[in-house]
Amino acid sequence: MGTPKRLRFFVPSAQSVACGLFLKPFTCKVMEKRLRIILATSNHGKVKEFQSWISEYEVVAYSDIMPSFEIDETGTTFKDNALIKARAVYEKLEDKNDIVLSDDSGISVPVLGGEPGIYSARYAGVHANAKDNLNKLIQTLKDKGIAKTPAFYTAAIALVCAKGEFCVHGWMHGDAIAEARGNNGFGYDPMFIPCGYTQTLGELDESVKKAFSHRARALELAYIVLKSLK
Ligand SMILES: O=c1nc[nH]c2c1ncn2[C@H]1C[C@H](O)[C@@H](COP(=O)(O)OP(=O)(O)OP(=O)(O)O)O1
Ligand SMILES: [Mg+2]
Repeated sequence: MGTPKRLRFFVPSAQSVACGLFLKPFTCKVMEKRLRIILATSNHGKVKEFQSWISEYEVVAYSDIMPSFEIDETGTTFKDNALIKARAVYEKLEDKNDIVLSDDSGISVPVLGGEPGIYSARYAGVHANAKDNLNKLIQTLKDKGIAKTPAFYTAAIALVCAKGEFCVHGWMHGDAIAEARGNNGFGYDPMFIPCGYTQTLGELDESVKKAFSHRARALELAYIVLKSLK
């Protein structure tokens, strides 16, 4: 065994101590300013998913920093509506260094001509709630004698910030069934069975959605954009 290496202790010189002290407040100042993501959504199910999935950034629902307001989703695509929502909230931001993230999403059933699609949130009427929409889609399938049929979710995530506007998409394929099973997730989840499973998203553990839902897939792409904004 060779002679033990002399342990060299770093004795800080006066300059490095001063420099360290000087940098410290500056460094921790820089450390403090984590990028903040403002969610341009009033959907609590989405807020819950985004806040539990995004860990590198501070994630705040826009209604926590300003009075919530009606945003008319007049677009003809998920992308249009996502950008409409993100722009509307970004315009009202005090701190333009924040990044606004919105999500426009929905379920599409090809046998119904792609319904409800971008109208998923108001499928049962402009004042419909999630339960009304779910029950209407179940009833529509029942009226056509359909127990199970292919369907897919689409999520368009828009990012609007000082450096520009971005939009990414994610999809999740599976089957819509003419009944509701389970209470996990939100919206149409109790009637949606993802490919490769026999249970609905209402019955499956929420980690399944985190692994490969339309929103999770779109978020993976949104991360690439967010990293480029740092
Ligand atoms: O993972 C999902 N699991 C189940 N249902 C889902 C999902 N993702 C979207 N959906 C349904 C809910 C709503 O009926 C519509 C979204 O409509 P969409 O306009 O994007 O959201 P929203 O009006 O509920 O809130 P907001 O516009 O403030 O984001 O599709
Ligand atoms: Mg909406």
